[in-house]
Amino acid sequence: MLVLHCPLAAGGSMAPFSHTAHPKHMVTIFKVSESHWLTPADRDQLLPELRASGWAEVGGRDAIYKELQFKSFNQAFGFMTRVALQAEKMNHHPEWFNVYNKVQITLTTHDCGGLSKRDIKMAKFIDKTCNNC
Ligand SMILES: C[C@H](O)[C@H](O)[C@H]1CNC2=NC(N)=NC(=O)C2=N1
Repeated sequence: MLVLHCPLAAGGSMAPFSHTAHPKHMVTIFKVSESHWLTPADRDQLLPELRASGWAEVGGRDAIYKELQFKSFNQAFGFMTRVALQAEKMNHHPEWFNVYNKVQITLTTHDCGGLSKRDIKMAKFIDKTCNNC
């Protein structure tokens, strides 16, 4: 499997070595973790769906951005609470700003200095949670 190293982060995560009956035939499998920088091929595959649901790339940053509007502050804050719990679960946190019923969200992976699969996963969770608002 291709090993990709984020420009700013240390190497990839290495799965435990496994070997066949003949120890000399060691097989090393490197797992590309979700916090690794998205390759151009990943982006071609994954970003169109998010663009279609209102996400946009941020100028000057390797990040994606979306503005959400809710019926009330109460609904906006309830949405933020659900996303906050998911962020803690994923250990992946949005950059966001809330004014009354509006929430502005930017997603990027700080450990990697750009977009990773965690951002894609979080964006999909956000779209599902706000019913594609
Ligand atoms: C130490 C802690 O695990 C890291 O700082 C986590 C926390 N939340 C994070 N959130 C985001 N968006 N990017 C990160 O790289 C990140 N890293």
